[in-house]
Amino acid sequence: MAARVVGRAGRLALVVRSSAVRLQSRLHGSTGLRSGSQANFFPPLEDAMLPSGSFNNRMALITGGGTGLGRAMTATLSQLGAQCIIASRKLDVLQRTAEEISSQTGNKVHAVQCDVRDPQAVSQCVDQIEALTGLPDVIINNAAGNFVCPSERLSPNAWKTITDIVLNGTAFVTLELGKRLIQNQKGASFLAITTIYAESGSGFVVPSASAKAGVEALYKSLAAEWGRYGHRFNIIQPGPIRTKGAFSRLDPTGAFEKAMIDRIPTGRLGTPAEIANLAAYVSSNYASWMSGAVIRFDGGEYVSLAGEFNELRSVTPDQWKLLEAMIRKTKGS
Ligand SMILES: CCCCCCCCC/C=C\C=C\C(=O)SCCNC(=O)CCNC(=O)[C@H](O)C(C)(C)COP(=O)(O)OP(=O)(O)OC[C@H]1O[C@@H](n2cnc3c(N)ncnc32)[C@H](O)[C@@H]1OP(=O)(O)O
Ligand SMILES: NC(=O)C1=CN([C@@H]2O[C@H](COP(=O)(O)OP(=O)(O)OC[C@H]3O[C@@H](n4cnc5c(N)ncnc54)[C@H](OP(=O)(O)O)[C@@H]3O)[C@@H](O)[C@H]2O)C=CC1
Repeated sequence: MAARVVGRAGRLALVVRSSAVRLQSRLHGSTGLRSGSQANFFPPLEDAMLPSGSFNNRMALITGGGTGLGRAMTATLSQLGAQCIIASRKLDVLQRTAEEISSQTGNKVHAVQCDVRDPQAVSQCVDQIEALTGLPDVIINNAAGNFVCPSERLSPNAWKTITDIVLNGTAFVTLELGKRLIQNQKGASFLAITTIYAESGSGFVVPSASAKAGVEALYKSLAAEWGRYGHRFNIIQPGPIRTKGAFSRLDPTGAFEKAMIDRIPTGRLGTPAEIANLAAYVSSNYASWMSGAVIRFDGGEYVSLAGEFNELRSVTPDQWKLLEAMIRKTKGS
C-alpha cells in the first residue's frame, strides 16, 4: 500500500515537474516560469519623488557615495537641494562623481577621502566635513565590502577586512558624528544600508551577513538610546540592484542572475534611482516620526525564498485539479 502511494506520488511529481519545465522553456527559455512578463506590472520610476527643495539648506554625508547605490542617493539628495559630502578610499572616483553630480544639479558635492576602517581617518574626515559644511543633518552609511567565498576558504584577514569595513566602519562613522552632534545639540537622520540576508544569514557571504546583522543591531540600539538627542536611526535592506561593485564580486560570471530574477515576485532587479528615492524619503523631514525601522526593499525576494511552498507557483491548473482530487480522497490520518 505504502509502495503504491509512494509510486503514485512519485509519478505525479514527475508529471508536475516535467510539464512545468516544458511550459517554462516554451515561455521563457530554459529556467524560470515567472521572470520577465510580470515585471511589466512594476515599472521603475526614475525621477525624484519628493518635492524639489526638500533638502534645501541641509548637509548630507554619504559614505561610498562615489559609486553604485551611494552615487544614486547622492544624485537624488543633491537634486532635492542638499549639499552633499561623499567619502570613501578612492579620491579620483569621488572627485569625478562630485563634479558630474554638481554640474547636473547646481548644488555643491564635496569629495573627502576616508577609509572607514581607520578610526583616526574617520575623525580627520569629520574634521574636514565640519570645516567644509558644518556637521551633517543626514548621514547615510552605505560603504561596504563583500565577495562570495566558501567559508572554509576564508582567511582571518578576509574576515577582518569585511567586518572592518561594514560593521566597524559604520560604527566609527556613526559614533564620531553622533558624539559631535550631541555636543553641538544638533539632531540628525542616520540611515544604514544593509541587505535582506542580514536577517536570515546566508552561506557564502558569511562575513558580510554577520557584519550587516551587527549594523542592524547597532542602529536599532541607537534608535532607542539617542532619540533624546534628536537622532533618528533607520535601515534599508536592498534586494539585488545591478552595480559593478556588487555584481562583479557576487556573480562574477553572470551565471546566477537569471535564477535570481526568476525568484523575485516582481520579476526584475531594483534600480539605483528607486532605492535613492526611498533613502531620500527616510532621510527627509517627511519621515521625522520614523526611527528604528527596518525597511526591506527587494521586489518580494525575501518572502519568495522563505516560503517552503512557493515552488508550487509552477503547478498548472490541470495539475491542481489532480492534486486537489488526491487530497480530497484522503480520509483520516
Ligand atoms: C546569486 C547571485 C548574486 C548576484 C548579485 C546579488 C546582489 C545582491 C547583493 C546583496 C548584498 C550585497 C552586499 C554588498 O556589500 S555589495 C558591495 C560590494 N562592493 C565592494 O565590495 C566594494 C569594495 N570592495 C573591495 O574593495 C574589495 O573587494 C575588498 C576585498 C572587500 C577589500 O579590498 P582590500 O582592502 O584591498 O582587500 P584585499 O584585496 O587586500 O583583501 C583582504 C583579504 O581578503 C582576501 N580576499 C579578497 N578577495 C577575496 C575573495 N574573492 N575570496 C577569498 N578571499 C578574498 C584577501 O586574500 C585578503 O586576505 P589575506 O591577506 O589573508 O590574503
Ligand atoms: N547592489 C546590490 O544589489 C546591493 C547592495 N547592498 C548594499 O548597498 C551598498 C552599496 O553597494 P553597491 O553600490 O552595490 O556597491 P559599490 O561597490 O558600488 O559600493 C561600495 C562603496 O563602498 C566604498 N568603500 C569600500 N570600502 C571602503 C572603505 N574601507 N572605506 C570607505 N569606503 C569604502 C567603495 O568606495 P572606494 O572603493 O572608493 O572605497 C564604494 O563606493 C552597500 O552597503 C551594499 O552592501 C545591499 C544589498 C544589495
